[in-house]
Amino acid sequence: MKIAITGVTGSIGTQTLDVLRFLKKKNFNFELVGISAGKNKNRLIEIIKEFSPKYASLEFGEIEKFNETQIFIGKDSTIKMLEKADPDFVLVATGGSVGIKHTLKAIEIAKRIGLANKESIVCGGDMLFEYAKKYNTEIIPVDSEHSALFQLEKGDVKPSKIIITASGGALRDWPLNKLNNVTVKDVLNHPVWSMGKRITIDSATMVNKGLEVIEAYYLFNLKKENINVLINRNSHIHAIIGYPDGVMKFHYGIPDMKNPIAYSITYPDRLYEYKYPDLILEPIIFEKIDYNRYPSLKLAFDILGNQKLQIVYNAADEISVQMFLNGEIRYTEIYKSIYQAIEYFDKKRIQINNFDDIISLDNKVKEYLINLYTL
Ligand SMILES: NC(=O)C1=CN([C@@H]2O[C@H](COP(=O)(O)OP(=O)(O)OC[C@H]3O[C@@H](n4cnc5c(N)ncnc54)[C@H](OP(=O)(O)O)[C@@H]3O)[C@@H](O)[C@H]2O)C=CC1
Ligand SMILES: CC(=O)[C@@H](O)[C@H](O)COP(=O)(O)O
Ligand SMILES: [Mn+2]
Repeated sequence: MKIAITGVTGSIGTQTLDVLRFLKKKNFNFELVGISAGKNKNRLIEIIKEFSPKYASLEFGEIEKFNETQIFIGKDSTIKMLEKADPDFVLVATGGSVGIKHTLKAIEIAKRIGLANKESIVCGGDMLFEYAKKYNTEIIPVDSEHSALFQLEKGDVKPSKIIITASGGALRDWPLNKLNNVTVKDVLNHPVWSMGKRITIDSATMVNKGLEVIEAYYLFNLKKENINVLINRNSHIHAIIGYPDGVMKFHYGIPDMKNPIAYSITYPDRLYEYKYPDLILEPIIFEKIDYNRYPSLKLAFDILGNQKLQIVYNAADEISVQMFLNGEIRYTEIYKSIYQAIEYFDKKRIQINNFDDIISLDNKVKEYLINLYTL
């Protein structure tokens, strides 16, 4: 199996390399033919040294040819790398809506993609799955809750209810009147997972869960009323599927992204190995969502199914999180910005007929919010 990884220098990319090291020891037959990065040149070189992929790419920065690896540089270099590498499987681990084009190219050239880039589903909606059908490419979700749902639904009737869980994020026990002054460091201190900065902040606001509700809606072709969210603080329950006969199936495991990553590569086999959780020390406890604390999640349910507003929701969050990380806005202004962008663009007559329209709207939303805060 020829494998390529986009966003190889990030959290998911790094864990994908861990999985490949493990699979290599299990004599799983693969070749890492292509890797892509954004701006982390030194990390990319380290990976090239260890794995000697035929092709690599770096979107931002300069890098010479390295050993036998041909390296593409600059705009759309990830796309060029994928075209040359011609992999059978692509793990799309790019962060942000910039990953949409990576997903589309991966769909065009590979037989299967492990899709971590949830933005592709949130913004692409049904268009993305129609595109995958046109190219006869399998999409296996890597997002932990959606991998869990994918694993649970196999071999059974259509679920009448799904539940995805949330940890509650780093600020889950902070008094609401203190949220206005939290620091970036406070928000990045996730109680369970070690992830990239944006998704960690999205976990605290529950924009991540909002994105995941949208992701589940399209991935599993669900009705809004059949999608539920509960807090499971230790993130040992990743998802639950309920059936009309009242039976519920739980996906329970130690929080570890290497499981969904490995599963997307080896499905239908399970080759990854890990220890069992301690059922005594790790009790199964759920809590309801407090929409006062997490208004972003309520907003996601309100726009669910409206592709234009889903694109706005994601883009507004992406740029607002960046502005929060830059110290330009407060934590509580992330939600306000998303809400304001949705209010503004909801009134605009914008048609989404193709993927270029998605990217164009994504850019417009980001420009709108940057102007709002800089002018
Ligand atoms: N981390 C996690 O546990 C989970 C992540 N996900 C999803 O997976 C995706 C990646 O998340 P995560 O790994 O946390 O993010 P990170 O921020 O850790 O990594 C993002 C990756 O994307 C690369 N990248 C950014 N911009 C570009 C670009 N223009 N061209 C090429 N590469 C680019 C970065 O490169 P560089 O660093 O070199 O700039 C980096 O390798 C997201 O969609 C996220 O929602 C889903 C579930 C869990
Ligand atoms: C590991 C993973 O899938 C992340 O999406 C995780 O779920 C984020 O934490 P929250 O569940 O708190 O959003
Ligand atoms: Mn998730």
